[in-house]
Amino acid sequence: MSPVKIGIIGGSGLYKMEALKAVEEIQVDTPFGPPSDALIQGNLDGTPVVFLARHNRHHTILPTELPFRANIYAMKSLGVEYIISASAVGSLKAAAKPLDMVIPDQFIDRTRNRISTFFGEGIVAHITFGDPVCPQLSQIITESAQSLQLDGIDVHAGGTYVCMEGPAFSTKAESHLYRSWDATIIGMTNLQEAKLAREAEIAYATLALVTDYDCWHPDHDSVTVEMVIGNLHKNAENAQKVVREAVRRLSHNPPESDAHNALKYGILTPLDQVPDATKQKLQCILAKYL
Ligand SMILES: CSC[C@H]1O[C@H](OP(=O)(O)O)[C@H](O)[C@@H]1O
Ligand SMILES: Nc1ncnc2[nH]cnc12
Repeated sequence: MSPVKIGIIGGSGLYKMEALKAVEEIQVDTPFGPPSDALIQGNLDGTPVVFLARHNRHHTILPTELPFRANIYAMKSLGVEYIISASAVGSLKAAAKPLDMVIPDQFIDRTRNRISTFFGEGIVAHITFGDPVCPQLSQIITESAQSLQLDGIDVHAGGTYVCMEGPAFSTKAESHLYRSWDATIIGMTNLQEAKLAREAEIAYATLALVTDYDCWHPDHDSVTVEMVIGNLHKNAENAQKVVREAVRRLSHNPPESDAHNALKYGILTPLDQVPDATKQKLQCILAKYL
């Protein structure tokens, strides 16, 4: 099998890709501990991909507890160059209604104390993050979603994803605050993934699937797990269709992405000053520069 270049991270509701063939479960060990679950390697309509259930296939891991570094490192170690993330989100705009899809192009970080870098321990690096997702991969996802013309579902290209700590949902004051910031959607997981993927020189983009109007909307009840779950099943079906189409397009025409050279000017520490143990630990991320 040729090296896997496309990774899929499935969020709440998307615990497996039904169409994945010839699957092999890979238990990857990383210097950052085990990933959320075994990585499922297989092929989607002939294209090799690797799938990971973000919260574990049994949904056992809180957003705060997610092993973000292990998840991205594991993908990198399998040769992944593009990650498509599928995520459940609340909507902060009337126009993005439940079951709609949003392909965000910005993030606001409202998490606390989450580790969102591979660096430290003798190596300093700073990546550019002004455009936190890969525009080319986002465009492929957007066009894939649009091409399916799913009944009653609007596809919103661009938008700002607020990443909150959770697990409790927002207060109304917070929800209104994020709306005053012109944010589009809210979730609990994608910001750290996007940063770490960039550090690992993996192009990353998100397909966000709206489950609720959070708690700001005067005509809708505040978000509950019951409400989210009510829409998750439909969203998971739609997400699989979009991801499948995106993988097809990506495999025919894998785009150049700035993310693939994100560390070119990012590492400040002369590599001969980096402790061997750190070089060893980050081997699969630094390999091209060592
Ligand atoms: C089940 S509602 C809250 C939960 O769903 C989203 O997860 P994911 O991004 O993995 O789909 C949200 O970020 C929260 O973690
Ligand atoms: N309203 C919401 N807030 C945060 N994460 C969510 N995931 C789904 N709906 C959400």
